[in-house]
Amino acid sequence: MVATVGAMAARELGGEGARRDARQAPTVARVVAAAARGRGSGLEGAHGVEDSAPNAGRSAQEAGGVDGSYLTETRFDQCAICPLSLNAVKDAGYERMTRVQEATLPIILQGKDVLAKAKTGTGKTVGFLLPAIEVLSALPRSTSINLLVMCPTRELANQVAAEARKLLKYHRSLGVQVVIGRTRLPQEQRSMQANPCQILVATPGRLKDHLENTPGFSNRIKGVKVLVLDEADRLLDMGFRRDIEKIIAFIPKERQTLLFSATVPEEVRQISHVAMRKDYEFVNTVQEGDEETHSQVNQTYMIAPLDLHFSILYDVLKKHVAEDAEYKVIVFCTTAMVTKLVAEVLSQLNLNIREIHSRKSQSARTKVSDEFRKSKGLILVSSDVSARGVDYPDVTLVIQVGLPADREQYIHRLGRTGRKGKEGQGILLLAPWEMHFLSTVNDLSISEAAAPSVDSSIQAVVNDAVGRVEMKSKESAYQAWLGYYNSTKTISRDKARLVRLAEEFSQSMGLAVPPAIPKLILRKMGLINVPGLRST
Ligand SMILES: Nc1ncnc2c1ncn2[C@@H]1O[C@H](COP(=O)(O)OP(=O)(O)OP(=O)(O)O)[C@@H](O)[C@H]1O
Repeated sequence: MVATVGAMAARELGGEGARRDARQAPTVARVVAAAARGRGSGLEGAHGVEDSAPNAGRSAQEAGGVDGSYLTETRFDQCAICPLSLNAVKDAGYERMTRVQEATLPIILQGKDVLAKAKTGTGKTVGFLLPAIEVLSALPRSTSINLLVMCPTRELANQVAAEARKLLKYHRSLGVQVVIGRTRLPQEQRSMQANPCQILVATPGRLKDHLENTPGFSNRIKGVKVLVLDEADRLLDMGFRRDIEKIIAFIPKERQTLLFSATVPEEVRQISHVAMRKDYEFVNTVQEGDEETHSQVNQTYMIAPLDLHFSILYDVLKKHVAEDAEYKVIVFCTTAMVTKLVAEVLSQLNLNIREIHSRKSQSARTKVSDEFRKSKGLILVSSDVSARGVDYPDVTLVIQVGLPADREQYIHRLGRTGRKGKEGQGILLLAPWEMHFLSTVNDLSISEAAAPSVDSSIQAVVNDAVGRVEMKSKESAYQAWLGYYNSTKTISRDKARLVRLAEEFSQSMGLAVPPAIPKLILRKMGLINVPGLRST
């Protein structure tokens, strides 16, 4: 079955890599499951993963989410995993496999490279960790790094390491370590020396630092047997690609590589050879004709001029807080400094706000992230550091203010709600001149909602709050805003228009005259001498 599916798909892809779609993959898992139970071929019935029939008769949530498709019928104890892992899986409270886990486990255990696409919040982390740990547990004990997991953000790296620790509970001979930026390098070096672990979870920049500066590290990494790129499309895009290529050059070619993400644009398929062998398997659990987002998440967009955005945001949040005592909201903003500004304005409005972005110290980021994970009744204002992978349970609403970087980022941000089959809500708030973004998501179930009409009393309260925010925050936000939209092709083409729009943004912060920007920065942005921009 595996060979047949692989060969068929290899033809379809011109030999570039085999593909399994939602219908085929679980059948393979059932073969393994049935074999483990010692019963026949396991092909009878062969429901595809789109088959929600197995869940009939149970409550939707119990059956694996409101859309009934989050968990499969296959239990972990039906799979070919060792008792140590199985006990840890049980302790973690996992009984049945998610679709992506069911689909990828047998293929990874066969030693194949895998590119897996599965919707947000459907257990991809266990999907790659569990079989990778199986591979490691069969190796002789060593002080080399045998499993390297790369993640695009520090929060995600910490979270993946936490999941790995759960699964390693009974594997006394295996350990996990994290190397991420912003913590002290010597501290990480000492801890790796004192306790060399077989599993390393890392962000690309810091891993490169260790390769260049930590004695013996490049030797330890030569032991890598399994490489995982979590959020693979992000790690292979231009922001990280060079670092990833450099890192891969240090790792043995003889290894297994696993690429996982909720979004796998065609370009990623094209460049996956950077990391994977040619005969990799593409496992896509998003069935044909289905959307990449969850049907149980209600998605809307609102269009309103920039000068109303703070008031609309306040109005939407106030209503949501009043309606849902267990509210837990993430507000995504375009840049770190715009995030800071929005958090300050909303704090002035007495909402229960936390703020997270790259300009915060790592200890502050970790503290806020841990708090938000555990709490309810909180609003997290965030830059894209929380866009991908971060698993905050029970987020009730995701609001995206301004243009998302691209379609993929929109999907990942939205994916912070509606995890594990739960319900959720997403709102995208755009200015009229940002509407072109909608054409990139028009295949998703996103519909227009009327922006709430803002009465003069709300407007006055919001203006007052904006007025109390420090000038420094507004200056930094203006500069960051200009930089962000200047890097957005559709908007930066016409510099005069960009400057006009930036002025609108500055007015929305209550400024009569846009702040001046240091010449050096304007030069870096390619905006020196552009009329309408003031410099210092
Ligand atoms: N088989 C399972 N049964 C129940 N819960 C599970 C199972 N596997 C994973 N989970 C839980 O599901 C949640 C989502 O998992 P995870 O963060 O790995 O999703 P993801 O698919 O990687 O999402 P994203 O695309 O946002 O990165 C986590 O809280 C995880 O502990």
